[in-house]
Amino acid sequence: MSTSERPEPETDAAGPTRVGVLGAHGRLGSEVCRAVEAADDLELAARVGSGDDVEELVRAGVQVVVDVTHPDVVMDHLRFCVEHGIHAVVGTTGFDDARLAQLQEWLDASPGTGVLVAPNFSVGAILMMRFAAQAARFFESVEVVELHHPDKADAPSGTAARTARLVAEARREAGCPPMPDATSSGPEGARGADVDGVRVHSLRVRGLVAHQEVVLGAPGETLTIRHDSLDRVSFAPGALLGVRRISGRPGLTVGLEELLDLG
Ligand SMILES: NC(=O)C1=CN([C@@H]2O[C@H](COP(=O)(O)OP(=O)(O)OC[C@H]3O[C@@H](n4cnc5c(N)ncnc54)[C@H](O)[C@@H]3O)[C@@H](O)[C@H]2O)C=CC1
Ligand SMILES: O=C(O)C1=N[C@H](C(=O)O)C[C@H](O)C1
Repeated sequence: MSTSERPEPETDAAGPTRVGVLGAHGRLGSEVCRAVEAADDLELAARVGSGDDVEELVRAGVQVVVDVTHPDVVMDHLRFCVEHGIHAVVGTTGFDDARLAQLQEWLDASPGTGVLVAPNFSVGAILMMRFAAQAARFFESVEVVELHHPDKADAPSGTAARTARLVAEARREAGCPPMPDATSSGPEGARGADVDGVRVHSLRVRGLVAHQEVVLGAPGETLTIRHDSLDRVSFAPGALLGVRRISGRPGLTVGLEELLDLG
């Protein structure tokens, strides 16, 4: 084959993927913007902040959006993106089954568009959730303690809520009995929130970033699985993985683990 017959590498022919960041000036958004700017195969085509017009995404020819805004606004953004055939990687938390069902409905009407909803982009956190779900059936008790900075809008964290659901699902599948708890009095909230039958405790403390412990107990032993995001740089590789893969995954994907080869 002569040089002139060789096909151009795909990235050169297609050019870099045009990325728009919603929530670009926030704590996570600015980290995502930095990571996109540093990647040769991606171009930061739009930084959208509060009060900016989302139509900017269309004007800028954005192909993939990263939404890292607020639970109150994320659904409006996603409806707009899906209607315009823009793929989305969603780091914003606050998703429940009703929201996911709504999103699925919009996606059904826009074949070819992909949305990834990932409550945590850090690989360590994904593994923590996986290990907790694996361990859950071997212990009588499982509780989740999440610890975050006090500027966080939602509690429990999206990661903690997902961990609790994964633990609950694993225990149901294994036929585990309800967890022991003799508490019969005390102020409301003392035992944390009940997420799918699993207790979740939320701490908001200045100086922290994002941390979680899953504490499992059986007679005579405990196992604690802990993850710490010490810096928001921990979220960047997972967010970029989502950006690079989502156009090849039409429909709804929940959890970054779907893009990792976890076996
Ligand atoms: N999936 C993950 O790995 C992670 C998810 N998060 C989640 O990401 C979200 C954002 O977290 P932070 O960056 O800490 O919050 P933040 O408050 O620092 O940033 C949010 C940004 O969104 C902007 N914003 C609000 N409404 C907007 C709108 N309509 N259009 C465009 N921008 C808008 C705000 O002005 C702010 O700059 C939260 O839901 C948080 O739980 C945070 C860290 C990691
Ligand atoms: O708001 C944050 O900071 C974080 N939010 C996500 C969550 O709610 O799980 C991910 C991580 O914990 C940081």
